[in-house]
Amino acid sequence: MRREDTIVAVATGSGRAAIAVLRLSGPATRRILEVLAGSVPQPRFASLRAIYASDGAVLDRALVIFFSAPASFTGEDVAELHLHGGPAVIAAVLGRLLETRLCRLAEAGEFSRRAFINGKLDLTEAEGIADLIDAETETQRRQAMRQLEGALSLTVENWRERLVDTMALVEASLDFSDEGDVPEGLTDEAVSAASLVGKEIETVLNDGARGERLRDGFTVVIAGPPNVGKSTLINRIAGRDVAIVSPVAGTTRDMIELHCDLGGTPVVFVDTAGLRDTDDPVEREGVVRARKRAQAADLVLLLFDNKIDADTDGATGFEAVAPENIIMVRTKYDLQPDDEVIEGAVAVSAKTGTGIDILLKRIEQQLAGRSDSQTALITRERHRTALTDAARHLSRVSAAHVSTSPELLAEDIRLGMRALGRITGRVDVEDVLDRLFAGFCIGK
Ligand SMILES: Nc1nc2c(c(=O)[nH]1)N(C=O)[C@@H](CNc1ccc(C(=O)N[C@@H](CCC(=O)O)C(=O)O)cc1)CN2
Ligand SMILES: Nc1nc2c(ncn2[C@@H]2O[C@H](COP(=O)(O)OP(=O)(O)OP(=O)(O)O)[C@@H](O)[C@H]2O)c(=O)[nH]1
Ligand SMILES: [Mg+2]
Repeated sequence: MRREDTIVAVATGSGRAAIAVLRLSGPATRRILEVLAGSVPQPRFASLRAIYASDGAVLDRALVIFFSAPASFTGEDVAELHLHGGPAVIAAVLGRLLETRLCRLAEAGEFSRRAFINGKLDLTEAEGIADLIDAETETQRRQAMRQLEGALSLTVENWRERLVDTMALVEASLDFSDEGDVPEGLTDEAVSAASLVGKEIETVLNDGARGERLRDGFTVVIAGPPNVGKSTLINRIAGRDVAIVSPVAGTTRDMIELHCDLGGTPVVFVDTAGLRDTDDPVEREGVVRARKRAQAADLVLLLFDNKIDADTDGATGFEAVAPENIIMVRTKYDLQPDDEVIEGAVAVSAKTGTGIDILLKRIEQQLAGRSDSQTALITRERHRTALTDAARHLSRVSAAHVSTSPELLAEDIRLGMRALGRITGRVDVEDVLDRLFAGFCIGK
């Protein structure tokens, strides 16, 4: 990475708004402010400045804030130009900035990457920022905020420090053993301290993947035979036309996703192709995908529009889905309101709206049991992989034959520490940086 570069990006959203913020970071920031805004404002105070074109014309009258290194988000000199939010204003000022050749456009995540490199954030805190920006529900926001405040990194640091202390004990006994006199007590103490850390890691790992689930959202697949009203139901839940509805069986082929907030729980509803045997190759592919998606879902809404459906082919292909993850939904209830509804099923009419609230409540309750609206420490696969590694090395510690091989004991503890260090970015950083920061939005 070219760290001497000064970077610029639009930090605010893409829709039209009253104000748009351009953010600059890097060594040329002061020079750029002198050129565009006349001089460098007093650090950390908002000043109203004209922003000048090369011919001296005023491009905008903006609030300018300067942050002097290292007291800034990135740790470098940073400036913010709070412009009027019109697209032509943004384009003109951005054009002017690039024209000076003193800066270039930032890459995705480059501001946060610099903050990490300059020690302003560790990796889990950077991930917390990314998740906070992506958070769509209150529970997701809470989890991201906890991460940003260091919930995981403090826990991991505590484990790592305890292992460092343990290493000191092991090293001491290695020294003693050179002198042909191993004090048993020291290594016993080391083994039990390291195993205790291992056990604590295992407890954190044993969270039912709650954190990842909450971050990604729960998938609720709407499945069932053709024409039962799957697409009509997703439209009703969305409150708008997201899927095509028609009286022709086999209308939906591609899956349609709808992101929703059910009482703080993030849910992705998926409308799928009606399940049936068919000669149409496109529809058949749709059916294959629908089954696959349903099998991987957190919850399946299995729709049927009369009793015969429910008793016969409705549930075929769902053997792999645990029964508690299926909600039977009797559709088109407005047509036959006098029908007896099979036990456990929810009766709805997507046309009139009857029963929809009850269905949504039922979904929320089923998922709430799993998300617990309890946020978790592990929010990404990356964390889980590293912690699993650490726990594996530490589980060997307890089994190690202390008296015969204190060197192996030391090695297992060292590997455990190393795995923990990967989480915060203390070690093995380069390989994760590109992947991690590429997932950020431009301007972050
Ligand atoms: N206008 C604006 N709002 C924003 C941000 C921003 O960059 N600009 N943020 C961007 O993410 C968030 C706030 N995060 C920030 C984090 C650190 C510093 C900062 O200047 N840190 C210095 C000084 C700390 C202090 O004085 O307490 C430092 O860490 O040394 C600024 C913003 C959300 N709101
Ligand atoms: N009366 C009534 N008609 C409905 C209801 N829901 C759906 N329909 C009708 O049933 C037909 C099929 O609806 P869709 O939503 O397209 O059914 P689908 O399950 O998505 O069908 P495929 O995509 O072909 O699998 C349409 O003509 C809808 O207007 C309902 O609650 N009441
Ligand atoms: Mg459909």
